[in-house]
Amino acid sequence: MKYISTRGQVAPTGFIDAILMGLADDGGLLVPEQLPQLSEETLKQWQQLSYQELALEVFSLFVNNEIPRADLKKLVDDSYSTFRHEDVTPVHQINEGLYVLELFHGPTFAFKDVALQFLGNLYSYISRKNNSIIHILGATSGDTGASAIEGVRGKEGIRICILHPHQKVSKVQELQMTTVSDTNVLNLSVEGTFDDCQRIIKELFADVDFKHQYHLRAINSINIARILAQTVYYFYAYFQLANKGQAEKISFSVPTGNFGDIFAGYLAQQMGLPIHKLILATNENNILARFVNEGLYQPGDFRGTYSPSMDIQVASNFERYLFYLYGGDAATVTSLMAQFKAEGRIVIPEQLLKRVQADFSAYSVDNEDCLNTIQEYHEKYGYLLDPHTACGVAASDKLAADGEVTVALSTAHPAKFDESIRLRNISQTYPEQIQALFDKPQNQIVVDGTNEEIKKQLLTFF
Ligand SMILES: Cc1ncc(COP(=O)(O)O)c(C=O)c1O
Ligand SMILES: N[C@@H](CCOP(=O)(O)O)C(=O)O
Repeated sequence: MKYISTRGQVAPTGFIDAILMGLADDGGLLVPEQLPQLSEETLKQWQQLSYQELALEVFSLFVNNEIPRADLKKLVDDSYSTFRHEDVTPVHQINEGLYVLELFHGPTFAFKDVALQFLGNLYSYISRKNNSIIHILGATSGDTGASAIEGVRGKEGIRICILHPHQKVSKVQELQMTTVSDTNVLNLSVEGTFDDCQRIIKELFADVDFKHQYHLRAINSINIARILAQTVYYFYAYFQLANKGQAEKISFSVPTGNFGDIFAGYLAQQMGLPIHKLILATNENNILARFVNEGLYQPGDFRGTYSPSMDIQVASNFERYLFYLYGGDAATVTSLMAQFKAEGRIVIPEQLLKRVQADFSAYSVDNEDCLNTIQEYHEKYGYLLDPHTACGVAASDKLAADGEVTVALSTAHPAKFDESIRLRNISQTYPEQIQALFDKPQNQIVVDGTNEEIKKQLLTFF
């Protein structure tokens, strides 16, 4: 298995080099050259595996023997030993047609831990084996940052710098990132939005000399390892339902911002997992829902919402999907991305829009609807949804047909977004790990967010 760039200007590369490259050196994103095709028999064999066993099988397909199986198994086992639930990502039934896939049982109470516990350990493994320096640069709307920091804090040979939008993350997210006292962690709080943070890091990664000189590595879903690790729970959730006798027409509803999580589901489907529908749920920052419904990809005005981690206009992984949509035609993807940079929009032709609408259904959930959904499910089922999960559930309520079963991805624990939940007079008790954060001192540097200023901070830190 080799990895190629969506822009076609990078020689096919192996797994570890792909992880280290992060953003492709031609400015594109890496994807597997070919997707493994799983037979019905393989899927049947996988159905009884534990989460860790399944993750080992899935990763083995992509790692191409670059990591001995015993080492890979240890990486997997170590990564998921930090989760509080023995199933790692359990499914919880809400009603006849709706299950919630709880992805928040990791150390930072968000789905990012599933991939970032693994990626943190993988970086540490590569650093030890190759005696190489790992300097991580990441952007976050709140969850990736906390989770990435947790994945590498205190690890020898690794330093991490995370950019988050100043005062646009929840209090708990801010505390999770900024109360970490390990000296290998730097938090920069950028005057701007998540899109600004993501643009800055992509521009710095695209400066290939700078990237190589300072050994810059990615932990965002820019890094293909993130996406691959996130495919595992689609399989696992599907198998959990199949084991309950529920194997017909299973759809997934995915709260979406940077398009990484739902893209992982798309890859699982392309590999042979018989997912019925992929429902793409956005908040009021709805560029992706508009794209699926109208064929126009164009940022709107930034909206601060109750689901701040999805307050994203420019969805990084959209480029990966375009690559598949255009049948792997890197030249077309390159010119579409150039057009997006110049004109701020991409329009796709009618026949491709049909294909997009066969791949996804999409719904944009407004602020009121998000809170109504939290309240309704709390009152009716005694289940507290976080606002991101609520977007996924609201979209599923809107788009799933009678008789279909939907698995809504629960991407964060509600305690991370108490500000939003309290608006409906719902009170919750924080898990003790979160409560403890409020007594700790914070460390962060507020920056105005020019590339030059960020570079200066990085040079001092790395
Ligand atoms: C809690 C939560 N839900 C959903 C999302 C959206 O996921 P993605 O960016 O992979 O589309 C994010 C951010 O990534 C998030 O932090
Ligand atoms: N919502 C994310 C945004 C970054 O997404 P990623 O999947 O590319 O890391 C966050 O919480 O930071």
